[in-house]
Amino acid sequence: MSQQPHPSAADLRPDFLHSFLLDPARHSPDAPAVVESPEAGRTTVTSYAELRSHTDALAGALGALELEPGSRVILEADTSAPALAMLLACSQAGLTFVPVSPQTPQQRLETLIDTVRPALHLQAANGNRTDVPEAVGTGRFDRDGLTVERAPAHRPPRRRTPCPTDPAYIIFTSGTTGRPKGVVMSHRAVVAFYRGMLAHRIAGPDDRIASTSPLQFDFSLLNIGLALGSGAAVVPVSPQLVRWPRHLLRILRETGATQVNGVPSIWRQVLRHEPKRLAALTGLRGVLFCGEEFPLPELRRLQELLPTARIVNCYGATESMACSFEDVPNPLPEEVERLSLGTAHPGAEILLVDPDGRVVDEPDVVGEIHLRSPALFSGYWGDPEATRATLVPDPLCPESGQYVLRSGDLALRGTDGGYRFAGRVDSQVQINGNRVELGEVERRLTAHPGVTAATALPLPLPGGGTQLAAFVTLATGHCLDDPGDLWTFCAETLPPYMVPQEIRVLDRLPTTAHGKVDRTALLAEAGARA
Ligand SMILES: Nc1ncnc2c1ncn2[C@@H]1O[C@H](COS(=O)(=O)NC(=O)C[C@H](N)c2cccc(Br)c2)[C@@H](O)[C@H]1O
Repeated sequence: MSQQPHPSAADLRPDFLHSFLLDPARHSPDAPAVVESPEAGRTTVTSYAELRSHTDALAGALGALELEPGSRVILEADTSAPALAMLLACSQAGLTFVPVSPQTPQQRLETLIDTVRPALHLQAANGNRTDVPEAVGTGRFDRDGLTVERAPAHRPPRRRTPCPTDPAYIIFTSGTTGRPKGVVMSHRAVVAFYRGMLAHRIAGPDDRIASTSPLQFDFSLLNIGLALGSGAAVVPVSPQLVRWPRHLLRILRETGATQVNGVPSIWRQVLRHEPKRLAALTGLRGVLFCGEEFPLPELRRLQELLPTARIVNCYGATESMACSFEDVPNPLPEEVERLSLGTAHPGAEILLVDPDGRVVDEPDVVGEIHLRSPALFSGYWGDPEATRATLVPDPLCPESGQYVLRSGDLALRGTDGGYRFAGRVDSQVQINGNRVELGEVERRLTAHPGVTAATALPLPLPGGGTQLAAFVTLATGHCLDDPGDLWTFCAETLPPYMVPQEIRVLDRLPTTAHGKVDRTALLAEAGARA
């Protein structure tokens, strides 16, 4: 009797993004892959089989342009079924996609085009981008296919066979310092990350996962991989609608979303204005957040409203997509002050390294997170110097030629073995000669019963020197009789130089395009120039 071949032919296929994500289509062609509800009462479902046929048709149209494998394609769109098919089609056609949001300012788009020199700029059929530089081909796509408006310049294609080490995509980070950097992620790295993430069994085939991040933020690519890799459905939520609680909750209700993935700030307005409508979404059984720390008062409030939901804290940087997934105990015990990041996903390892380059082994000692992983980025596009500063020799065995990701994040390992985020290396600021960990000031402020979120910042003073300032949002119906209360509250536990000299109450904290607290905007708000 012939032995069944182990493993199956599908398992032996090379690890490309499109083959990994469309595999479930083989087992469940009729299952929903994308569920969209752009407006009230209208819900569109795209099955795996339809997604695969859209992808094949678009890949055929791209193939007809005879672009050299590895050519870059700017993909300007919000997450949608056509955009997902276009992204998979680029992968299938051996092209590297560069996702950008339709809200990207023209100047930034041109900088990005100048950097990656794309062959093609593609946008949704209803996209508003008009003046794309002449050197770049242009086109539009929708459910029915691709329309090329300006053919890409013909370059004699060098014979290149697509390999899993080729760049699948390039994501530009806002970059806390200076010029945005293009993070190059290979097919092999992305698929390795997806495998590590799926080992946590966060979703299953009957899940519908709401993705609330812009396509240009790799969090959206995590959501696509989590959904399609689990045979579940993606529920795209436009970044324009996320900020309106009633729109967000309507979409979740009408699509039957079972899980919502997003940065912590997407919950702020919902918790403040629509707690009852949120609690009524009894189908919601999962929340995954990443990108920054979730202020604990808000997290506790979310848990009160969704007492049975599984809440996952996902930590990581774009340079490895992410690296850890840890369930948050629901309810979160009162005494907890720092959330656990857990440990790296299967197949990866977090190391803590002290300023002298030694690996920290003892618990409760802070070190800089260095990540060993098969999901590391290939480098920053056209920036070997920044790459060398981030992909550094393995501190455990520099001779091995192995590189690890130097994250810029500080953490300590708890006695339970889980890592605790302890701020950024660059968030250790000097305030008049004293070293201040901004996260510690923020944690004290959010421990005040009336405060829901807080951000602390070094404020440059006009006459020179630096002042510690803090910006807080208050719980609904809570007003501070006297901001001095907060000052006194901080002074009870923090040394004088860590008590913010200035505390401002805001209705809402400004956020970046990715939904993170926008510190630059806060500095401007405080009238100081960064
Ligand atoms: N869960 C946390 N607790 C605390 N601090 C976090 C967490 N997740 C991040 N961060 C911070 O954000 C930095 C990174 O920023 S980033 O490069 O823009 N990428 C991101 O934020 C998103 C990140 N790529 C990501 C995370 C999860 C899934 C996917 Br898919 C992508 C990290 O270095 C951390 O400083």
